[in-house]
Amino acid sequence: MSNILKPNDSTKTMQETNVTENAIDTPTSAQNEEQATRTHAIDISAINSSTEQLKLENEKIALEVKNLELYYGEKRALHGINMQIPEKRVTAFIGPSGCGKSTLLRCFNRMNDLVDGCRIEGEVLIGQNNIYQRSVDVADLRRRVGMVFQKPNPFPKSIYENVAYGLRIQGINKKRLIDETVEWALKSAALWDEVKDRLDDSALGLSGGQQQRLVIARTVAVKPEVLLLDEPASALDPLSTLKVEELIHELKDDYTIVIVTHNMQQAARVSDYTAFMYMGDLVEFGSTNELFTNPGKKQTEDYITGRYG
Ligand SMILES: Nc1ncnc2c1ncn2[C@@H]1O[C@H](COP(=O)(O)OP(=O)(O)OP(=O)(O)O)[C@@H](O)[C@H]1O
Repeated sequence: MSNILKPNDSTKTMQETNVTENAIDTPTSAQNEEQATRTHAIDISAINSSTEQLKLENEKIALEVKNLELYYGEKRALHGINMQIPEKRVTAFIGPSGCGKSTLLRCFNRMNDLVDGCRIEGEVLIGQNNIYQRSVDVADLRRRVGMVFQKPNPFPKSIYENVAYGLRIQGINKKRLIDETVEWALKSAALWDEVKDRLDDSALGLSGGQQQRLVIARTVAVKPEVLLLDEPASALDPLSTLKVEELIHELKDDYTIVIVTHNMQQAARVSDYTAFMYMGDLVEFGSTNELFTNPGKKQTEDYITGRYG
């Protein structure tokens, strides 16, 4: 398949990138049918051109999925997934509603264990260890593989105590160490300047975007290896979305990040690798640049050109 569209120069900063959703559904150049069938549903100038050279075989692997099947009762929601998640990169899961993106993400820290009737076959390896082995300490796994959900969920406690929480349940009590970690985590989440003078105020008084960055601070405070983000910006306004996306960009130097997003434009903006899923199958996985500009499968091309989903 030839390149369907070449990315423009994407040396743009994220601020220059249009974050509104309007561009996603309205291909401006789709004035005749021939053009419309070849036009992306997204503005591909947003794709980070640095992903052009990325190859999975050159990456260190943080997490490996082998023959993963997941059933909710009788219903098979994941069909033999095999993939490798590269270390200190951002990997996005895209695909139509119900295709299994969140289900797959939740497999990475065993969140599906909490769902009645859920059964899993296959393996998820971190290093050489299958996280589904009986001997695995699930609380420790969830510290190493942190998760942020769609709706910000701060605890009804102070801003400070939200971030300190994970340290306290690990038995860390030294005030100085907690103070330093709270400051470091809030700085990592690009929230420190906005809250440093009101750390004792309730977290519930923060805006939605600030709450989501607080939850990210709470998650990074315990120094996870992997950050799972399940549509972290979908409940946020465009400015807060931009801040969270910039934060993802900053955090990937230190963390392996996997993000589920409904928003292809967002996947193109923030990720290095993209996985396209459809009805429980992993259809295609590759560098974001390659997947959006030169997809290997017709199903992927149909999805990214807006023909379904
Ligand atoms: N707790 C559950 N019990 C039963 N079925 C579930 C459960 N969670 C998800 N499913 C089903 O599994 C399939 C995959 O759902 P999942 O939420 O992973 O998809 P998704 O791609 O993340 O969707 P969306 O983009 O709408 O969030 C769907 O058919 C869904 O109805």
